[in-house]
Amino acid sequence: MQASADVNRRIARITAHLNPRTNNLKMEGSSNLRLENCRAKGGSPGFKVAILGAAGGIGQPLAMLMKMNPLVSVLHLYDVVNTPGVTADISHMDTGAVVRGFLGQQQLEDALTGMDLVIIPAGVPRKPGMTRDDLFNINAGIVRTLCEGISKCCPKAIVNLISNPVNSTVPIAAEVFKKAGTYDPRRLLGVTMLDVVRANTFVAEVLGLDPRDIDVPVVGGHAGVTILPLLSQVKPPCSFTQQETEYLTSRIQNGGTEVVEAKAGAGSATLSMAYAAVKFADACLRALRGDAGVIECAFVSSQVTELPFFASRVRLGRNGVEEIYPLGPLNEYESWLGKGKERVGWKH
Ligand SMILES: NC(=O)c1ccc[n+]([C@@H]2O[C@H](COP(=O)([O-])OP(=O)(O)OC[C@H]3O[C@@H](n4cnc5c(N)ncnc54)[C@H](O)[C@@H]3O)[C@@H](O)[C@H]2O)c1
Ligand SMILES: O=C(O)C[C@H](O)C(=O)O
Repeated sequence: MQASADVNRRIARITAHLNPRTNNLKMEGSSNLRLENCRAKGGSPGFKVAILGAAGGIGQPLAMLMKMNPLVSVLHLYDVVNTPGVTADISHMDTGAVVRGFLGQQQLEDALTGMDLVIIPAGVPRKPGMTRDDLFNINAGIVRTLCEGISKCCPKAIVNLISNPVNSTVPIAAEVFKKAGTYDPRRLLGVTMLDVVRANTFVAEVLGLDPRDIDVPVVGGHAGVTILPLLSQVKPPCSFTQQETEYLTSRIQNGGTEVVEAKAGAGSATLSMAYAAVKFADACLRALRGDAGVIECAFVSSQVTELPFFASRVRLGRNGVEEIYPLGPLNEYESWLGKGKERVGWKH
């Protein structure tokens, strides 16, 4: 008993002067031993990643998967609610990244300072009957505030923007960065990886193959008919009947709505989105590390078409987007889709 009281007194002396905002390690029946008094040196070498909206439906599994990523040394979890609980929970995982939580706008700058990659799944999701555009008013304001913070605290960070409507939030983020004088189009990427993930899955089902062996480029945007899967360019090369092509195109374009309706008011895709976001973030981190040949689809500032932003295959490097690939040869059906189904009829 006496020995334990001595230990408690010593720990109380050590901790008395410390910053109350830093992490505590709670010890049963005693005062706190703070993290900076432990022998830990602050994690493995790697990249510093912030997730904004980390307590949400996407944010939580995304945080868990990023904590498992060996390229991440520091993981900052920011939200306007519930980050203490999510951070405490995730920080117990025995992987290399050091996890810190940040709650509310007064901690946004601390969350962002020094980050290499910022992933943004903050914002409201759809309910049945809504389009992604219906989210615009709320999510545009959220994205604007977060991007103002990025401009101020980590203007060189690569930004992975998930919040919908991606077709509009990415241009909004660009305007915020331009206004702040920090815009670098190579560093702003709208995340359309879920369209690719879905396309790989559905194509594999039709062909009876393993989805991990399939690569479908999906270009255009991230809403309904703007999602253009290029089934003529699937790797490995394969062919589809017209019926298969129409089924796959429709299923890929409506994958988000399929999940929204199945969740019946409880939100939109979260788990598959977290998986897709981590797949994309991992590609960005490998490119930041200097790996060659990292190629993914993303919604970026573009001159591939007359549209200022467009999703296509891009090569990632140390500065973000290093090269944007042309669309390649489209077949008749894909050209028709690209012109907008309403304007030109498809002949069967
Ligand atoms: N790009 C894609 O492919 C894709 C896929 C799925 C969902 N989404 C979009 O991602 C967004 C998030 O979806 P979700 O299911 O995680 O929603 P959610 O409501 O479960 O979580 C959103 C989180 O954002 C937080 N948030 C709200 N305002 C904030 C602010 N100002 N700063 C920081 N955090 C804030 C909320 O507190 C919440 O924790 C939605 O807009 C959704 O449409 C995009
Ligand atoms: O469909 C949604 O609203 C969410 C997301 O954009 C998706 O594609 O699942």
